[in-house]
Amino acid sequence: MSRKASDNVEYTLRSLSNLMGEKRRRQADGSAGSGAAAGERSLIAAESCSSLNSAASGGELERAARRQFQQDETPGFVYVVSVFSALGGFLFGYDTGVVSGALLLLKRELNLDALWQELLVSSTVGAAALSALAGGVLNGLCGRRPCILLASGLFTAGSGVLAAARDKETLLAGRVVVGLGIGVASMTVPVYIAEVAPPHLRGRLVTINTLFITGGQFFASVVDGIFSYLAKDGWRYMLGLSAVPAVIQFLGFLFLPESPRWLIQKGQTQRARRILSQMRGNQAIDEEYDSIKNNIEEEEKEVGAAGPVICRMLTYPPTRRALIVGCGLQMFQQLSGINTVMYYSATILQMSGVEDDRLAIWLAALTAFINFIFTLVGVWLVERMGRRKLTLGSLTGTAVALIILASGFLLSAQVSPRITLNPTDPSHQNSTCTKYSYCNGCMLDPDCGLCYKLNKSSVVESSCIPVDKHSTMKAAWGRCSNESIFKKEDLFWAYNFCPTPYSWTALLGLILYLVFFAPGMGPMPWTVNSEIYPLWARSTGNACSSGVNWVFNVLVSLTFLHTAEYLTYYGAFFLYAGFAALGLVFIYGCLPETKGKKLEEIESLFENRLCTCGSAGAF
Ligand SMILES: O[C@H]1[C@H](O)[C@@H](O)[C@H](O)[C@@H](O)[C@H]1O
Repeated sequence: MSRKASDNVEYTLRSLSNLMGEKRRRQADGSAGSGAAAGERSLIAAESCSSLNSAASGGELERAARRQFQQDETPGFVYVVSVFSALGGFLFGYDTGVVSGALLLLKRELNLDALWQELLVSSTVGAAALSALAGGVLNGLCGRRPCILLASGLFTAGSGVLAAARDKETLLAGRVVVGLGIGVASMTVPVYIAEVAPPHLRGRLVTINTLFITGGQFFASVVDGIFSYLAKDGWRYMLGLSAVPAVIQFLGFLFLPESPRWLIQKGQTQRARRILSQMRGNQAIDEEYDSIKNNIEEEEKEVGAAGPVICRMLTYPPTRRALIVGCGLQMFQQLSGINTVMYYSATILQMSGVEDDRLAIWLAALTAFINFIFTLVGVWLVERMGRRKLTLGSLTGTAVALIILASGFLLSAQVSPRITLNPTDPSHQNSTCTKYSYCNGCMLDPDCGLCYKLNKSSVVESSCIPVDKHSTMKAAWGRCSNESIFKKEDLFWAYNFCPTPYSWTALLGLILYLVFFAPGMGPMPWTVNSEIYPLWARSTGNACSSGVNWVFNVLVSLTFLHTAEYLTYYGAFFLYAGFAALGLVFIYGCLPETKGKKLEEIESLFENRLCTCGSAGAF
């Protein structure tokens, strides 16, 4: 490096170092001092290393020093606060995921019919939809911290009730209480994290919440796997275990602070300043504090403070557009069929040749694991690619994967094996099953399954038989009604699928789906919603969009089996692919890039007409 270049570098580093010292001096709060000193120490270390590195250019060194400077500025406290809040995401994932395994045991022990099983699953999601909507008012009035405390209290109470339940009515009550907790947590946690995070880390930290959701779903499936071996009372552990993270979160939040932005809005400026400087360590907070405060005052002048927030949001064009984008993202997330793919994964994997019965539960764990790992990729990508490119890339891949998945089902339906045997029911009961001539009709009927043999890879001696009422793993009568015998005799039982040579296409589609969906379409709707509304509209905006997410979650999961019955499985997945394609057009036109922007700057991205908002992004 020439002498002049190295002088320049040294000068830059020194001025950065001075700047940090100056900022620290200006900072009234003493607690930030130690972090600043550490920051300065490492910067000076970076300085001496840098001047020794003669190969590197001045620009690179300057960037490295800035990076170092930035890293030192974010104290660990922000991460601690984010992880404690994201426990809410973990509980959301755990409690929505654990129920499928618990039901397998519950339906035998408490003799639950299909209606009660359906009630225990959808009551939670329905309650979540209602409480997410109500959570907006609570958030605005009481703040983020009391809402997180309330959610963890509800999770604890709900799991206690579930673990101790003696009858199905108590179980239903417990599931509703847990659902109320999920709704409040799902809308509060992303907002809270976005409000405490520094702009350059905001996307990553909020996305960690979705990582915790998928982590919770994965953990739930492992717990389901382990306790499924405990036929008596296994479900009590499955449902009760979520009390542990809930209590941890509750205790943690007794000591963690309120969002500084909410405090400024409520005029509690001294407290807000103290918390903000705790969150920013060695950084001067004056600029951020002033920008939040000015923004609140300007908003009040511009929009006025009268009338319900939702009416003000709808009549003020930038917030109306943000609301449409936020709700649209959440709607398309659910319309792309994530929860039906997760729900149907065990069958898709079985279709592809996995035959062991117990394996079904572990296969669901594998799917949840892929979802979790690829959400981690999203955490890594969000600050590199930005929200817009990541969402667009993810949804494109999701749509292609859905087409592959649907084609797998289509090909399988086209070569659906013929039914060659028509045995008569020994009890002479009338059943629709024996009327089908092809496996495809038999598999779409939830009461029937296919009993068959394999000759090389072709299906022979096949019959469509009613499924056993207590286990979908065997037939109600006939050759496939005793699992240990039919396995010895080389017979196979297919429930919900047809054995065909194209099953691997569906498996490929499933894996590709999760690989593409999890890093973008999974987390981005939550992340983007946490940042696109101005402070006065943030609670209400997130309440509405989370409500939309839960409502479409119920709609899609409840209608999936009927959709599959009317449109067949490939029809259903082609339909979701169609929704994903519509979502792509919507996101391309309407989603602006919010990466690296201060929360206070984001509103301006929605000042132009809706379908031109997207062009504010760099894509
Ligand atoms: O972002 C999450 C995540 O993708 C979950 O896996 C899914 O179950 C939820 O519905 C969704 O909101």
